[in-house]
Amino acid sequence: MSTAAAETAVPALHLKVCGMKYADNIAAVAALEPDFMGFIFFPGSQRYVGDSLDRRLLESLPATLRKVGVFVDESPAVIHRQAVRYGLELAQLHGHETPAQCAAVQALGVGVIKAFGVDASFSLEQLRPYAPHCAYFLFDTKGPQPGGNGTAFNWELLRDYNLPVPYLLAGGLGLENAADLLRLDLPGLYGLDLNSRFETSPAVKDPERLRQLFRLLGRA
Ligand SMILES: O=C(O)c1ccccc1N[C@@H]1O[C@H](COP(=O)(O)O)[C@@H](O)[C@H]1O
Repeated sequence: MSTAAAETAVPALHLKVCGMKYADNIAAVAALEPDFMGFIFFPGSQRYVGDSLDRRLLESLPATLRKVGVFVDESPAVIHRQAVRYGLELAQLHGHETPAQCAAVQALGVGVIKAFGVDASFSLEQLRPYAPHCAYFLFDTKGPQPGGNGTAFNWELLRDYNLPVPYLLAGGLGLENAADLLRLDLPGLYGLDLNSRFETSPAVKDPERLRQLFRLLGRA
């Protein structure tokens, strides 16, 4: 990293790599030591894990790597079952889940990352009732798919965020916007969620491109 980049880098941004599916690729990405790894349990996604996840491999991942299941309008009972089966610490709820549904998942012992689609009409006010039931929020670009649309939103829409829940920024984050990510200075920002912009094909991440971003962020 250049001196100028080091000076502008935001300290301690946590990193989540999402949409993982295949054993070799999971191992290669885990070696980069991200903070979170996400697995998509939404059947409508190109990254849907189906029954292909290797439970023993997931068990063998370092305890410091927090495993996240991504669900869209799924029942708390199904989320809990998958969490137990794959050792998921957190559920990323990427649909129209209510605060009560988040509370139900939390009550089953699974931490909640509630995702919100952001566009110009986004209001921070809607977040308040979710706050007691969520470990993190996640802000993604509103698009035709519930997630994984590969496009960024106007991050300045988060400028007035003032809740105590830390959040992940998502939506089209890639090497293309790395310079802007390095300058990010948003209240409450906890980390970045990396997905389709780092793929060679759906659910296959390019470890080299990820490594480049990790380096830019002072993480490798
Ligand atoms: O990636 C998917 O296919 C997906 C499907 C359904 C819900 C969420 C999904 N992924 C999440 O989408 C965001 C943004 O991804 P991208 O960078 O725009 O590709 C990210 O949080 C993923 O976890």
